[in-house]
Amino acid sequence: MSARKLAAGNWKMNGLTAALSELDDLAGRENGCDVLICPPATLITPAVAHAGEIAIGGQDCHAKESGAHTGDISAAMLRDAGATHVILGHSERRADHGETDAQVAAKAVAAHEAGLTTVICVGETEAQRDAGETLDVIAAQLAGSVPDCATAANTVVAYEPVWAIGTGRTPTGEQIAEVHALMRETLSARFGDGGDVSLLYGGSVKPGNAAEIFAIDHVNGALVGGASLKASDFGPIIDALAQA
Ligand SMILES: O=C(CO)COP(=O)(O)O
Repeated sequence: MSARKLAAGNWKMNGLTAALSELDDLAGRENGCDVLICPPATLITPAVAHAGEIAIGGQDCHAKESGAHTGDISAAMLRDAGATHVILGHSERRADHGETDAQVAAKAVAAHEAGLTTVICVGETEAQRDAGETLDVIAAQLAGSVPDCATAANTVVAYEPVWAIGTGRTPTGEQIAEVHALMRETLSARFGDGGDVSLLYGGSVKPGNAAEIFAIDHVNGALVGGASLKASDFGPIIDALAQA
């Protein structure tokens, strides 16, 4: 087995019902790679009806299966709504909700138990990069956020430098290659088949830079925010991955 190519879209807190037409416009684009869209939770079930071969995922889940946790959503609920994947540990959740590596790992265990594939996010802040701490930060986040039950079949890891998200700034090819090589090496050492976990890059991926990013070693796809909202942007990114 080798790592599967995945073009994943994270709609974040964007999208009302009318946005589902973008999924119709993506139909048939998924030749040669997997495609995932993670809309807001309110759109998961209707999105499945528009998705065709495109997988639908959530953007977070609670570590518990049910209970007194107002406003939260469990992995079983996501699965029941039609999701097959869930993004966990996105830097916006780490920053806005104080999520720790241990909480992300606990959520991932719950997600795997519910039959979901996890997309676990790691990434350094600009201050950490400037301090030369990037590789240590990524190694620590991988060690703490990826649970022991992770396999290439149930886990995807996304490298998203915090300073590249929504800023139009991207790391150099060498910087992405360095982090992806570390992630591949670390996962291979820890898991038997970890060498086959799909590794995504995320942060200001656009149609104009996608092909260049997908040519980098150990980059198996992208986790795309803003440019996943419109089929006219995300479609060319999927095409670039299929051709990479
Ligand atoms: O956070 C991201 C995806 O999860 C990246 O967002 P942008 O593509 O908007 O920079």
